[in-house]
Amino acid sequence: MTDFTPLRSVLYLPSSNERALEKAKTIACDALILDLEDAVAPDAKPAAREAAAAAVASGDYGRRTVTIRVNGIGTEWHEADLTAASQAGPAAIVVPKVDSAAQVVHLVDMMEKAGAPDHTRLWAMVETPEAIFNAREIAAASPRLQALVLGTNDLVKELYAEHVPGRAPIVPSLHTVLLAGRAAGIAVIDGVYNDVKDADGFLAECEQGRQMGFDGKTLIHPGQVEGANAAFAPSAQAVEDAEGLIAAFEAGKGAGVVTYNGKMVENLHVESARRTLSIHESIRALSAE
Ligand SMILES: CC(C)(COP(=O)(O)OP(=O)(O)OC[C@H]1O[C@@H](n2cnc3c(N)ncnc32)[C@H](O)[C@@H]1OP(=O)(O)O)[C@@H](O)C(=O)NCCC(=O)NCCSC(=O)C[C@H](O)C(=O)O
Ligand SMILES: [Mg+2]
Repeated sequence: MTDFTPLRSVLYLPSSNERALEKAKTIACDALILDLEDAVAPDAKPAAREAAAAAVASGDYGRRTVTIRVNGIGTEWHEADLTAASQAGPAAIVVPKVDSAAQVVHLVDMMEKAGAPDHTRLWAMVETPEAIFNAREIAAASPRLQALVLGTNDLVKELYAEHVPGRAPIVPSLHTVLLAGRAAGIAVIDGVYNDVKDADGFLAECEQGRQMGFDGKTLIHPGQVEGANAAFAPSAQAVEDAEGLIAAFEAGKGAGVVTYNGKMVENLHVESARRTLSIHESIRALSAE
């Protein structure tokens, strides 16, 4: 067993949207991001801040990892958001447009001064060219940092790039953030897919994200949850292969290398297989709750 927390499906919702806050209690996503930033109009921000804190306090979201996304550093709402979110004590505070390790250290300091409980982690959004260049330092900046979250809309905007199938213009950035997150041993969550009516395009992007190594994907609509949950969970075939591979290696009784289904198996493959089984177990434990 493991303390691995599945983050296959991480659903944003505007904290100003009462209906969405209610609906989210019934959606089978692994995590929620109660947004105070882009999805909330300036006039609605103070009320949204209160609604997000009340949602966290309600305890109505069951096993879902509930987080709050505050407005960015330097905006007029940032400090009040960070203070309110720290006092509300969600599973994590998501901060957009984090550009440097120094900002991470400062954010953690502010969270602690505002009384954030130990269980409230920091998720840093990586969504600017500056952040991509600094991703390695950002990822390693604090033990409070639990995840890097891609902000692919902002990234595409900042690069003057375009959203295209396969995401060639931003693949180097995605890889850079993955490398940074893996080197620091923290989670890395892929960006959103904007076309909520394009199921095929969405599933293709989930598949690409899983193959690249992301832990899960941020989402904007309940209709995207099922696809992400399936894409970022080990398939039945993957679980069967992992079990078979481990059994074949153990049957080798200390041989450094064996074969399974005709393919070479060494200890590193066994480690990957054990990780697959551990993720599978965590997901199974979730569904049993
Ligand atoms: C995109 C939407 C505006 C579409 O909304 P709508 O037209 O209302 O969709 P539906 O009518 O199909 O909704 C069906 C029901 O589902 C509920 N709903 C919809 N979206 C959500 C949600 N995200 N969470 C919870 N519930 C949701 C509706 O209320 C309907 O319920 P019911 O009445 O019972 O039928 C909308 O989906 C939306 O607002 N999505 C989230 C947008 C958001 O949060 N954006 C900010 C994050 S994206 C971003 O900024 C990433 C990053 O920073 C970057 O740079 O990339
Ligand atoms: Mg963004």
